[in-house]
Amino acid sequence: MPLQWFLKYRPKSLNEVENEDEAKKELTEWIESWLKGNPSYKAVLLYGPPGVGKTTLAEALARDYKLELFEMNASDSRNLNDIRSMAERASVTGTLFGIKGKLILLDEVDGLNARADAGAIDAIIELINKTKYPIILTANDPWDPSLRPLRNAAKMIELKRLTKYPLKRILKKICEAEKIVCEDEALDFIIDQSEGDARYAINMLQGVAEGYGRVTIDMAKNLVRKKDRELDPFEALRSVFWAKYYWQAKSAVTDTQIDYELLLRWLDENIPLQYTDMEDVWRAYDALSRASIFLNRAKLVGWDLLSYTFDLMGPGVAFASFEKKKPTYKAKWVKYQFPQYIQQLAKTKETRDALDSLLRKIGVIIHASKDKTLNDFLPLFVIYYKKFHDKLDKELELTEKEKDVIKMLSSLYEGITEQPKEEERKETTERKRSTYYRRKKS
Ligand SMILES: Nc1ncnc2c1ncn2[C@@H]1O[C@H](COP(=O)(O)OP(=O)(O)OP(=O)(O)O)[C@@H](O)[C@H]1O
Repeated sequence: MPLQWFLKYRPKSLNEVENEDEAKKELTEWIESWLKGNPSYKAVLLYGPPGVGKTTLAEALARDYKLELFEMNASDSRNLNDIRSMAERASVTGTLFGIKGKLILLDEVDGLNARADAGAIDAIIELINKTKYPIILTANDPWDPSLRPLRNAAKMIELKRLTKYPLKRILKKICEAEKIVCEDEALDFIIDQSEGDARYAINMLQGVAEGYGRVTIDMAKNLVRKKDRELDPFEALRSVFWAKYYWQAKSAVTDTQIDYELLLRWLDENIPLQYTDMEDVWRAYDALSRASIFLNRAKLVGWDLLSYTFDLMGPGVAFASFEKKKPTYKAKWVKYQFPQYIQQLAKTKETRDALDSLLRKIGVIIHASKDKTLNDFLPLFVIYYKKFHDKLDKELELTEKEKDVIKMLSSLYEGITEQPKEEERKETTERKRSTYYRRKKS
Protein backbone atom coordinates (compact mmCIF):
# COMPACT_ATOMS: atom_id res chain seq x y z
CA MET A 1 0.00 0.00 0.00
CA PRO A 2 1.40 3.40 -0.86
CA LEU A 3 2.93 5.43 1.90
CA GLN A 4 1.09 8.63 2.66
CA TRP A 5 2.87 11.50 0.94
CA PHE A 6 2.89 13.77 3.94
CA LEU A 7 5.05 11.16 5.66
CA LYS A 8 7.13 10.36 2.58
CA TYR A 9 7.95 14.04 2.03
CA ARG A 10 8.28 15.10 5.64
CA PRO A 11 11.30 17.44 5.88
CA LYS A 12 14.37 15.63 7.15
CA SER A 13 16.24 18.73 8.27
CA LEU A 14 15.38 22.17 9.64
CA ASN A 15 16.49 23.70 6.32
CA GLU A 16 13.72 21.89 4.53
CA VAL A 17 11.02 23.11 6.92
CA GLU A 18 9.16 25.91 5.19
CA ASN A 19 8.07 29.19 6.69
CA GLU A 20 8.74 28.89 10.40
CA ASP A 21 11.96 30.94 10.60
CA GLU A 22 11.29 32.54 13.95
CA ALA A 23 10.39 29.21 15.55
CA LYS A 24 13.46 27.54 14.02
CA LYS A 25 15.70 30.26 15.44
CA GLU A 26 14.22 29.98 18.93
CA LEU A 27 14.42 26.21 18.84
CA THR A 28 18.07 26.11 17.78
CA GLU A 29 19.07 28.67 20.42
CA TRP A 30 17.29 26.57 23.01
CA ILE A 31 18.86 23.28 21.97
CA GLU A 32 22.31 24.89 21.83
CA SER A 33 21.87 26.16 25.37
CA TRP A 34 21.30 22.54 26.34
CA LEU A 35 24.34 21.34 24.48
CA LYS A 36 26.44 23.98 26.24
CA GLY A 37 25.20 22.47 29.51
CA ASN A 38 23.24 25.52 30.54
CA PRO A 39 19.66 25.11 29.30
CA SER A 40 17.59 28.27 29.21
CA TYR A 41 14.46 26.13 29.72
CA LYS A 42 14.22 22.41 30.27
CA ALA A 43 11.28 22.10 27.89
CA VAL A 44 9.63 23.96 25.05
CA LEU A 45 5.96 23.91 24.16
CA LEU A 46 5.52 24.13 20.39
CA TYR A 47 2.00 25.21 19.61
CA GLY A 48 -0.03 26.10 16.56
CA PRO A 49 -2.83 24.82 14.30
CA PRO A 50 -2.77 21.26 12.87
CA GLY A 51 -0.39 20.40 10.05
CA VAL A 52 1.98 23.35 10.32
CA GLY A 53 5.04 21.33 11.24
CA LYS A 54 5.22 20.91 15.03
CA THR A 55 6.14 17.23 14.96
CA THR A 56 8.17 17.78 11.81
CA LEU A 57 10.27 20.50 13.47
CA ALA A 58 10.98 18.36 16.51
CA GLU A 59 12.05 15.43 14.34
CA ALA A 60 14.20 17.61 12.08
CA LEU A 61 15.87 19.20 15.10
CA ALA A 62 16.76 15.77 16.49
CA ARG A 63 18.21 14.72 13.13
CA ASP A 64 20.24 17.92 12.63
CA TYR A 65 21.75 17.72 16.10
CA LYS A 66 22.15 13.93 15.98
CA LEU A 67 19.98 13.39 19.01
CA GLU A 68 18.13 10.18 19.52
CA LEU A 69 14.42 11.01 19.48
CA PHE A 70 12.21 9.46 22.11
CA GLU A 71 8.69 10.14 20.89
CA MET A 72 5.44 9.54 22.72
CA ASN A 73 1.88 10.58 22.14
CA ALA A 74 0.92 12.24 25.40
CA SER A 75 -2.81 12.21 24.77
CA ASP A 76 -2.92 8.46 25.07
CA SER A 77 -3.77 8.01 28.74
CA ARG A 78 -2.27 4.55 28.72
CA ASN A 79 1.08 6.26 28.43
CA LEU A 80 0.82 7.73 31.90
CA ASN A 81 2.97 5.01 33.42
CA ASP A 82 5.43 5.35 30.55
CA ILE A 83 5.73 9.08 31.27
CA ARG A 84 6.37 8.28 34.92
CA SER A 85 8.99 5.69 34.18
CA MET A 86 10.54 8.01 31.60
CA ALA A 87 10.78 10.67 34.33
CA GLU A 88 12.79 8.20 36.38
CA ARG A 89 15.10 7.26 33.55
CA ALA A 90 15.46 10.77 32.18
CA SER A 91 16.73 11.95 35.53
CA VAL A 92 19.91 9.98 34.98
CA THR A 93 22.29 10.92 32.20
CA GLY A 94 24.33 9.05 29.68
CA THR A 95 25.10 5.46 30.27
CA LEU A 96 21.64 4.28 31.23
CA PHE A 97 20.27 5.48 27.89
CA GLY A 98 23.24 4.04 26.07
CA ILE A 99 23.41 7.11 23.88
CA LYS A 100 24.56 10.51 25.00
CA GLY A 101 22.26 12.86 23.19
CA LYS A 102 18.57 12.38 23.48
CA LEU A 103 15.50 14.49 22.76
CA ILE A 104 12.16 13.68 24.32
CA LEU A 105 9.04 14.54 22.31
CA LEU A 106 5.62 14.45 23.95
CA ASP A 107 3.12 15.03 21.17
CA GLU A 108 -0.39 16.45 21.62
CA VAL A 109 -0.32 17.36 25.30
CA ASP A 110 -3.59 19.26 24.77
CA GLY A 111 -5.24 15.91 24.00
CA LEU A 112 -4.92 15.00 27.65
CA ASN A 113 -8.28 14.77 29.23
CA ALA A 114 -7.84 16.43 32.61
CA ARG A 115 -10.30 14.08 34.31
CA ALA A 116 -9.57 10.79 32.55
CA ASP A 117 -5.82 11.31 32.60
CA ALA A 118 -5.61 12.56 36.15
CA GLY A 119 -2.01 12.69 37.11
CA ALA A 120 -0.68 13.01 33.57
CA ILE A 121 0.07 16.73 33.82
CA ASP A 122 1.78 16.17 37.18
CA ALA A 123 3.79 13.34 35.64
CA ILE A 124 4.93 15.62 32.81
CA ILE A 125 5.88 18.37 35.25
CA GLU A 126 7.85 15.82 37.24
CA LEU A 127 9.54 14.71 34.03
CA ILE A 128 10.45 18.33 33.24
CA ASN A 129 11.82 18.90 36.74
CA LYS A 130 13.91 15.78 36.77
CA THR A 131 15.05 15.56 33.19
CA LYS A 132 18.64 15.65 32.10
CA TYR A 133 17.51 15.73 28.46
CA PRO A 134 15.71 18.39 26.42
CA ILE A 135 11.96 17.96 26.11
CA ILE A 136 9.60 19.21 23.39
CA LEU A 137 5.87 19.28 24.04
CA THR A 138 3.41 19.97 21.23
CA ALA A 139 -0.17 21.21 21.31
CA ASN A 140 -2.75 22.68 18.94
CA ASP A 141 -4.41 24.60 21.70
CA PRO A 142 -2.18 25.26 24.69
CA TRP A 143 -4.64 27.67 26.36
CA ASP A 144 -6.77 25.15 28.18
CA PRO A 145 -6.72 26.09 31.90
CA SER A 146 -5.60 22.58 32.86
CA LEU A 147 -2.40 23.10 30.86
CA ARG A 148 -1.30 26.16 32.83
CA PRO A 149 1.41 24.29 34.80
CA LEU A 150 2.93 23.20 31.49
CA ARG A 151 2.78 26.73 30.09
CA ASN A 152 4.65 27.94 33.15
CA ALA A 153 7.25 25.21 33.03
CA ALA A 154 8.10 25.40 29.33
CA LYS A 155 9.24 28.02 26.85
CA MET A 156 6.32 28.72 24.54
CA ILE A 157 7.11 28.76 20.82
CA GLU A 158 4.33 29.55 18.36
CA LEU A 159 4.05 28.12 14.86
CA LYS A 160 1.99 30.11 12.37
CA ARG A 161 -0.44 28.82 9.77
CA LEU A 162 1.39 28.18 6.49
CA THR A 163 0.81 30.87 3.90
CA LYS A 164 0.23 30.40 0.19
CA TYR A 165 3.80 30.48 -1.13
CA PRO A 166 5.44 28.05 1.29
CA LEU A 167 2.52 25.68 0.77
CA LYS A 168 2.90 25.96 -2.96
CA ARG A 169 6.62 25.14 -2.74
CA ILE A 170 5.78 22.04 -0.65
CA LEU A 171 3.18 20.82 -3.16
CA LYS A 172 5.33 21.60 -6.21
CA LYS A 173 8.25 19.63 -4.81
CA ILE A 174 5.99 16.63 -4.37
CA CYS A 175 4.56 16.93 -7.90
CA GLU A 176 8.11 16.94 -9.29
CA ALA A 177 9.27 14.05 -7.15
CA GLU A 178 6.21 11.97 -8.08
CA LYS A 179 6.50 13.05 -11.74
CA ILE A 180 2.87 14.07 -11.99
CA VAL A 181 1.47 16.88 -14.04
CA CYS A 182 0.01 19.45 -11.65
CA GLU A 183 -1.66 22.59 -12.94
CA ASP A 184 -0.73 25.73 -11.08
CA GLU A 185 -4.34 26.76 -10.79
CA ALA A 186 -5.21 23.38 -9.28
CA LEU A 187 -2.49 23.76 -6.64
CA ASP A 188 -3.81 27.23 -5.80
CA PHE A 189 -7.28 25.79 -5.42
CA ILE A 190 -6.08 23.02 -3.11
CA ILE A 191 -4.14 25.55 -1.03
CA ASP A 192 -7.21 27.78 -0.72
CA GLN A 193 -9.20 24.89 0.66
CA SER A 194 -6.57 23.78 3.14
CA GLU A 195 -6.58 26.72 5.56
CA GLY A 196 -2.80 26.67 5.99
CA ASP A 197 -2.68 22.99 6.96
CA ALA A 198 0.14 21.32 5.01
CA ARG A 199 -0.99 17.80 5.90
CA TYR A 200 -4.45 18.48 4.53
CA ALA A 201 -3.12 20.07 1.33
CA ILE A 202 -0.74 17.16 0.70
CA ASN A 203 -3.48 14.60 1.39
CA MET A 204 -5.79 16.33 -1.07
CA LEU A 205 -3.04 16.45 -3.69
CA GLN A 206 -2.42 12.73 -3.21
CA GLY A 207 -6.16 12.03 -3.40
CA VAL A 208 -6.56 13.78 -6.74
CA ALA A 209 -3.32 12.38 -8.18
CA GLU A 210 -4.17 8.81 -7.18
CA GLY A 211 -7.73 9.14 -8.40
CA TYR A 212 -6.88 10.59 -11.84
CA GLY A 213 -3.11 10.34 -12.40
CA ARG A 214 -2.96 14.12 -12.99
CA VAL A 215 -3.93 17.19 -11.07
CA THR A 216 -6.00 19.64 -13.08
CA ILE A 217 -8.26 22.41 -11.86
CA ASP A 218 -11.41 20.53 -12.91
CA MET A 219 -10.39 17.41 -11.06
CA ALA A 220 -9.39 19.39 -8.00
CA LYS A 221 -12.74 21.21 -8.02
CA ASN A 222 -14.47 17.86 -8.32
CA LEU A 223 -12.72 16.22 -5.46
CA VAL A 224 -11.33 18.70 -3.00
CA ARG A 225 -13.58 19.98 -0.28
CA LYS A 226 -12.92 22.88 2.01
CA LYS A 227 -11.07 21.70 5.07
CA ASP A 228 -14.26 21.39 6.95
CA ARG A 229 -15.66 20.51 10.28
CA GLU A 230 -14.73 17.01 11.26
CA LEU A 231 -16.94 14.17 10.13
CA ASP A 232 -19.07 12.75 12.89
CA PRO A 233 -18.98 8.95 13.32
CA PHE A 234 -22.11 8.38 11.21
CA GLU A 235 -20.75 10.47 8.32
CA ALA A 236 -17.38 8.80 8.60
CA LEU A 237 -18.96 5.33 8.39
CA ARG A 238 -21.13 6.29 5.44
CA SER A 239 -18.13 7.77 3.62
CA VAL A 240 -16.11 4.57 4.18
CA PHE A 241 -18.86 2.13 3.23
CA TRP A 242 -20.07 4.14 0.25
CA ALA A 243 -16.64 5.12 -1.08
CA LYS A 244 -16.07 4.58 -4.77
CA TYR A 245 -12.39 5.49 -4.76
CA TYR A 246 -9.50 4.58 -2.54
CA TRP A 247 -8.84 8.20 -1.58
CA GLN A 248 -12.44 8.79 -0.57
CA ALA A 249 -12.32 5.95 1.94
CA LYS A 250 -8.96 7.10 3.17
CA SER A 251 -9.96 10.70 3.75
CA ALA A 252 -13.12 9.49 5.51
CA VAL A 253 -10.95 8.04 8.25
CA THR A 254 -8.38 10.82 8.30
CA ASP A 255 -10.94 13.67 8.22
CA THR A 256 -12.58 12.64 11.42
CA GLN A 257 -11.31 13.49 14.85
CA ILE A 258 -12.88 10.40 16.40
CA ASP A 259 -10.27 8.47 18.28
CA TYR A 260 -8.86 5.75 15.96
CA GLU A 261 -9.72 3.00 18.38
CA LEU A 262 -13.24 4.25 18.72
CA LEU A 263 -13.57 4.37 14.95
CA LEU A 264 -12.44 0.73 14.81
CA ARG A 265 -15.27 -0.09 17.22
CA TRP A 266 -17.80 1.82 15.10
CA LEU A 267 -16.72 -0.07 12.00
CA ASP A 268 -16.71 -3.34 13.91
CA GLU A 269 -20.30 -2.81 15.02
CA ASN A 270 -21.61 -1.78 11.64
CA ILE A 271 -19.85 -3.99 9.08
CA PRO A 272 -22.48 -6.74 9.37
CA LEU A 273 -25.24 -4.16 9.05
CA GLN A 274 -23.85 -2.65 5.89
CA TYR A 275 -22.55 -5.74 4.09
CA THR A 276 -24.91 -8.58 3.42
CA ASP A 277 -22.65 -11.04 1.60
CA MET A 278 -20.84 -13.18 4.18
CA GLU A 279 -17.58 -13.14 2.22
CA ASP A 280 -17.64 -9.33 2.12
CA VAL A 281 -18.17 -9.33 5.86
CA TRP A 282 -15.28 -11.76 6.33
CA ARG A 283 -12.92 -9.66 4.18
CA ALA A 284 -13.93 -6.45 5.96
CA TYR A 285 -13.21 -7.99 9.38
CA ASP A 286 -9.92 -9.30 8.09
CA ALA A 287 -8.91 -5.75 7.08
CA LEU A 288 -10.17 -4.36 10.37
CA SER A 289 -8.21 -6.86 12.44
CA ARG A 290 -5.05 -5.95 10.55
CA ALA A 291 -5.80 -2.25 11.13
CA SER A 292 -5.99 -3.01 14.82
CA ILE A 293 -2.62 -4.85 14.72
CA PHE A 294 -0.95 -1.85 13.02
CA LEU A 295 -2.54 0.52 15.51
CA ASN A 296 -1.00 -1.40 18.38
CA ARG A 297 2.35 -1.55 16.63
CA ALA A 298 2.19 2.18 15.91
CA LYS A 299 1.89 2.77 19.64
CA LEU A 300 4.91 0.63 20.34
CA VAL A 301 7.19 1.25 17.39
CA GLY A 302 6.28 4.60 15.89
CA TRP A 303 3.32 6.63 14.73
CA ASP A 304 4.37 6.39 11.08
CA LEU A 305 2.70 2.98 11.05
CA LEU A 306 -0.62 4.70 11.63
CA SER A 307 -0.76 5.23 7.90
CA TYR A 308 -1.32 1.47 7.42
CA THR A 309 -4.07 1.53 10.02
CA PHE A 310 -5.83 4.23 7.98
CA ASP A 311 -5.36 2.27 4.75
CA LEU A 312 -6.88 -0.83 6.27
CA MET A 313 -9.69 0.85 8.21
CA GLY A 314 -10.73 3.02 5.28
CA PRO A 315 -10.02 1.50 1.85
CA GLY A 316 -9.46 -1.97 3.36
CA VAL A 317 -12.99 -2.09 4.73
CA ALA A 318 -14.52 -0.14 1.82
CA PHE A 319 -13.25 -2.48 -0.88
CA ALA A 320 -13.80 -5.68 1.07
CA SER A 321 -17.15 -5.63 -0.64
CA PHE A 322 -16.97 -7.44 -3.99
CA GLU A 323 -20.65 -6.61 -4.43
CA LYS A 324 -19.49 -3.06 -5.02
CA LYS A 325 -17.72 -4.11 -8.20
CA LYS A 326 -21.01 -5.03 -9.87
CA PRO A 327 -22.20 -2.24 -12.17
CA THR A 328 -25.70 -2.52 -10.72
CA TYR A 329 -24.48 -2.05 -7.14
CA LYS A 330 -26.17 0.59 -5.05
CA ALA A 331 -25.06 1.26 -1.51
CA LYS A 332 -27.66 0.16 1.02
CA TRP A 333 -28.92 2.83 3.40
CA VAL A 334 -28.69 1.52 6.93
CA LYS A 335 -29.16 3.03 10.32
CA TYR A 336 -25.76 2.73 11.94
CA GLN A 337 -25.49 1.64 15.53
CA PHE A 338 -23.48 2.93 18.41
CA PRO A 339 -20.83 0.35 19.39
CA GLN A 340 -22.18 -2.10 21.98
CA TYR A 341 -18.69 -2.42 23.36
CA ILE A 342 -18.66 1.22 24.48
CA GLN A 343 -22.12 0.85 26.03
CA GLN A 344 -20.94 -2.23 27.91
CA LEU A 345 -17.86 -0.37 29.11
CA ALA A 346 -20.03 2.41 30.48
CA LYS A 347 -22.33 -0.07 32.21
CA THR A 348 -19.52 -2.05 33.81
CA LYS A 349 -17.33 0.91 34.75
CA GLU A 350 -17.96 0.63 38.49
CA THR A 351 -17.12 -3.05 38.56
CA ARG A 352 -14.01 -2.56 36.44
CA ASP A 353 -12.82 0.24 38.72
CA ALA A 354 -13.30 -2.01 41.74
CA LEU A 355 -11.41 -4.84 40.04
CA ASP A 356 -8.65 -2.41 39.16
CA SER A 357 -8.22 -1.18 42.69
CA LEU A 358 -8.37 -4.75 44.01
CA LEU A 359 -5.61 -5.80 41.61
CA ARG A 360 -3.54 -2.81 42.65
CA LYS A 361 -3.90 -3.67 46.35
CA ILE A 362 -2.91 -7.30 45.78
CA GLY A 363 -0.12 -6.27 43.40
CA VAL A 364 1.49 -4.05 46.02
CA ILE A 365 1.69 -6.98 48.44
CA ILE A 366 2.99 -9.58 46.02
CA HIS A 367 5.14 -7.10 44.06
CA ALA A 368 3.53 -7.88 40.73
CA SER A 369 2.14 -5.77 37.91
CA LYS A 370 -1.60 -5.45 37.42
CA ASP A 371 -1.58 -7.80 34.42
CA LYS A 372 0.45 -10.43 36.19
CA THR A 373 -1.79 -10.25 39.25
CA LEU A 374 -4.86 -10.61 37.06
CA ASN A 375 -3.62 -13.52 35.01
CA ASP A 376 -1.50 -15.49 37.44
CA PHE A 377 -2.59 -14.72 40.92
CA LEU A 378 -6.23 -13.69 41.06
CA PRO A 379 -7.77 -17.21 40.84
CA LEU A 380 -5.59 -18.34 43.76
CA PHE A 381 -6.49 -15.24 45.69
CA VAL A 382 -10.19 -15.92 45.25
CA ILE A 383 -9.80 -19.45 46.67
CA TYR A 384 -7.65 -18.14 49.50
CA TYR A 385 -10.23 -15.43 50.22
CA LYS A 386 -12.93 -18.00 50.92
CA LYS A 387 -11.01 -19.26 53.96
CA PHE A 388 -9.39 -16.10 55.19
CA HIS A 389 -11.81 -13.38 54.25
CA ASP A 390 -11.87 -11.74 57.70
CA LYS A 391 -8.13 -11.35 57.76
CA LEU A 392 -7.93 -10.19 54.12
CA ASP A 393 -10.83 -7.74 54.48
CA LYS A 394 -8.90 -5.99 57.21
CA GLU A 395 -5.45 -6.25 55.74
CA LEU A 396 -6.40 -4.99 52.29
CA GLU A 397 -9.07 -2.64 53.60
CA LEU A 398 -11.48 -4.02 51.04
CA THR A 399 -14.47 -1.90 50.07
CA GLU A 400 -17.94 -3.39 49.63
CA LYS A 401 -17.61 -3.06 45.86
CA GLU A 402 -14.29 -4.93 45.89
CA LYS A 403 -15.85 -7.69 48.00
CA ASP A 404 -18.69 -7.94 45.47
CA VAL A 405 -16.15 -8.34 42.69
CA ILE A 406 -14.46 -11.17 44.59
CA LYS A 407 -17.85 -12.87 45.10
CA MET A 408 -18.61 -12.50 41.42
CA LEU A 409 -15.24 -13.94 40.43
CA SER A 410 -15.64 -16.76 42.88
CA SER A 411 -18.91 -17.91 41.32
CA LEU A 412 -17.41 -17.45 37.86
CA TYR A 413 -14.39 -19.62 38.64
CA GLU A 414 -16.59 -22.23 40.30
CA GLY A 415 -18.70 -22.45 37.21
CA ILE A 416 -15.61 -23.10 35.15
CA THR A 417 -13.67 -25.42 37.40
CA GLU A 418 -16.20 -27.51 39.31
CA GLN A 419 -17.20 -30.82 37.80
CA PRO A 420 -20.92 -31.57 37.94
CA LYS A 421 -21.83 -33.90 40.77
CA GLU A 422 -22.54 -37.57 39.93
CA GLU A 423 -26.35 -37.24 40.44
CA GLU A 424 -26.52 -34.04 38.40
CA ARG A 425 -24.68 -35.73 35.57
CA LYS A 426 -27.07 -38.68 35.63
CA GLU A 427 -30.07 -36.41 35.74
CA THR A 428 -28.86 -34.40 32.74
CA THR A 429 -28.19 -37.54 30.72
CA GLU A 430 -31.66 -38.89 31.59
CA ARG A 431 -33.27 -35.61 30.60
CA LYS A 432 -31.49 -35.53 27.26
CA ARG A 433 -32.40 -39.13 26.59
CA SER A 434 -36.11 -38.64 27.29
CA THR A 435 -36.24 -35.46 25.18
CA TYR A 436 -34.64 -37.38 22.31
CA TYR A 437 -37.22 -40.20 22.51
CA ARG A 438 -40.08 -37.76 22.82
CA ARG A 439 -38.92 -35.95 19.68
CA LYS A 440 -38.45 -39.22 17.86
CA LYS A 441 -41.98 -40.40 18.71
CA SER A 442 -43.57 -37.20 17.57
N1 LIG B 1 6.60 23.94 7.65
C1 LIG B 1 6.55 22.84 6.90
N2 LIG B 1 7.42 22.66 5.88
C2 LIG B 1 7.34 21.54 5.12
N3 LIG B 1 6.43 20.56 5.29
C3 LIG B 1 5.55 20.70 6.28
C4 LIG B 1 5.57 21.83 7.14
N4 LIG B 1 4.58 21.69 8.03
C5 LIG B 1 3.99 20.55 7.78
N5 LIG B 1 4.56 19.93 6.72
C6 LIG B 1 4.08 18.68 6.12
O1 LIG B 1 2.85 18.34 6.76
C7 LIG B 1 2.96 17.09 7.45
C8 LIG B 1 2.27 17.21 8.78
O2 LIG B 1 3.01 18.06 9.64
P1 LIG B 1 3.20 17.81 11.19
O3 LIG B 1 2.81 16.40 11.55
O4 LIG B 1 4.53 18.26 11.60
O5 LIG B 1 2.11 18.81 11.72
P2 LIG B 1 1.75 19.17 13.19
O6 LIG B 1 1.83 20.65 13.29
O7 LIG B 1 2.55 18.36 14.16
O8 LIG B 1 0.23 18.75 13.19
P3 LIG B 1 -0.69 18.14 14.35
O9 LIG B 1 -0.92 19.25 15.31
O10 LIG B 1 -1.94 17.74 13.64
O11 LIG B 1 0.08 16.97 14.91
C9 LIG B 1 4.44 16.78 7.55
O12 LIG B 1 4.65 15.39 7.49
C10 LIG B 1 5.02 17.50 6.35
O13 LIG B 1 4.96 16.66 5.23
